[in-house]
Amino acid sequence: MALKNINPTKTQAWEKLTNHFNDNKDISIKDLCKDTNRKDDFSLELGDLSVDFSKNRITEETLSLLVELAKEVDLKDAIEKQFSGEVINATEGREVLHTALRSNSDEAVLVNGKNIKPQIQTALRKIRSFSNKVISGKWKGYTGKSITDVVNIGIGGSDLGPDMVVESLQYYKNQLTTHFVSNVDGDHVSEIIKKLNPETTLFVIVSKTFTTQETITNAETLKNWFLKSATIFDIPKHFVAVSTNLEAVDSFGIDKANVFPMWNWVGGRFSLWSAVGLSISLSVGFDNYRALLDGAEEMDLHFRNTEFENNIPVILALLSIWYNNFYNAETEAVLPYTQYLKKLPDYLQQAIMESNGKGVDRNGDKIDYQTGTIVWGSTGTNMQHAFMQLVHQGTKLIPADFIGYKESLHGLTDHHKKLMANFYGQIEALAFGKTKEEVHLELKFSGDKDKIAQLLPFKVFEGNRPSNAILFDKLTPKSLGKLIALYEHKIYTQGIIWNIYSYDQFGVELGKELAKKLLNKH
Ligand SMILES: O=P(O)(O)OC[C@H]1O[C@](O)(CO)[C@@H](O)[C@@H]1O
Repeated sequence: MALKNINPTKTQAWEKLTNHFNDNKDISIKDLCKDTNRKDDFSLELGDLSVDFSKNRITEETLSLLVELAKEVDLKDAIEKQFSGEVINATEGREVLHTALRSNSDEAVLVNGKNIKPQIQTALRKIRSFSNKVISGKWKGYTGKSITDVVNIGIGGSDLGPDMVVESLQYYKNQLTTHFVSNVDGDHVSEIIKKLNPETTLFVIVSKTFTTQETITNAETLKNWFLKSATIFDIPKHFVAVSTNLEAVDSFGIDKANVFPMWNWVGGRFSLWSAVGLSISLSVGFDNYRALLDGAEEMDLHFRNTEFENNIPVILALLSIWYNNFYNAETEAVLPYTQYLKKLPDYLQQAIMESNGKGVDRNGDKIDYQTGTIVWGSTGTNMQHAFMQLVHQGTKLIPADFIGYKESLHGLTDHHKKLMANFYGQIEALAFGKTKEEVHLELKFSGDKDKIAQLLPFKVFEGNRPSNAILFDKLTPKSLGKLIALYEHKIYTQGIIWNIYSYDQFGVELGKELAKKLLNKH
């Protein structure tokens, strides 16, 4: 059965939310936070994760109306349809089953009447055995040497996910050096080639379709470079592929035994949980890779089974809709307070903007309300010295997710204390600002009255800028899996409420076609 087709703006909840918004336009986060129970009332926990969303322009009533909206569009039904393998990606005629990839349960998930769980297990065993061989040095290159470098060749979902996770889990990395080539710009591949030795490099070509121009161009360039020192008979020792297109993989010259499966029921930007994550497993070992999947599964179970009032991805999705559709906030910032997550904003840009950047509804009609948010961000504290001026005092409303960790990985407690003081300091500054009176009091001590009057307006912080504090105990493969899955489910929840299809991406096609035409002309 297809997903329901309900225009959110025609629901009763939307009307109530509009009235509620008009009645509460002047709501102040500072005033709301005077309630000493607010933090408890507006926080949720899931094991090592806590989400404090008390510093938002919401009351209990806002929340219950937003939840009413989720119920009225029958989000529950949509969640069940996704998990149970219905064809919810209707425009491409596909199931959407990245959740099955990380499931440890015996529950069968049927695609065309066939349980897909056994093939997932087979693929995982293949990833494990291959990773173990490469990491242990048993897998030898064409001159008998062990592998030292892994090059992931892919783009979009076949690059951003693995690249972000490998970067984020650097602390858990083994001796292999992992590189990512994505851009068709030859400078990218050239700089990577400089670092490689053909005798000890493993190339992982990741392309669901195996037709993507950038990936195939980079793969051919790397193969030609490899063949300057080796022969075609050496290719099986150095090239493996992850793809659904077995024919194209074969004609590239890759041994059948070296092909890892991909499936049509996994979308590119949700594919790091499949063999697309092979370079993650190679980089941090299979056990850590499995832990990443387990963390995601914990979030899946929470998302599927928890009532909306206490459902973390649902609440974050609803808050985002509140600002996007009622406050007209166009962008959202993602601000991880760990250098390890520096690639998270880039990854989320594809996940969120390729999914929810849609202008027609599930009926095919042009939409007259706002959908996908613009996502951007960077790591704290660096960004405090870059773009945060605009977030604090600019003219735009930019809801922000602060992501932090209670414990530092390297045990540099002095650094961590300072880092987290900044984390909370920023949240507080955004929410509560600094009043004229406070500034005045501060300047009073400088003694110069003219100077006080002159500087006052520039030093005032209006505050009332919303943010969420997403806090984990520690950055581990498991907690990272949980965080990524949290955003995945937030994306789907928003897509359902906006009545769009989140799992296709026709918008990237036109430019590709035109580039091809132009290429053929010259
Ligand atoms: O894995 P493939 O088929 O090379 O596609 C790469 C990427 O291209 C897109 O289709 C469009 O950018 C993404 O959705 C996908 O992740």
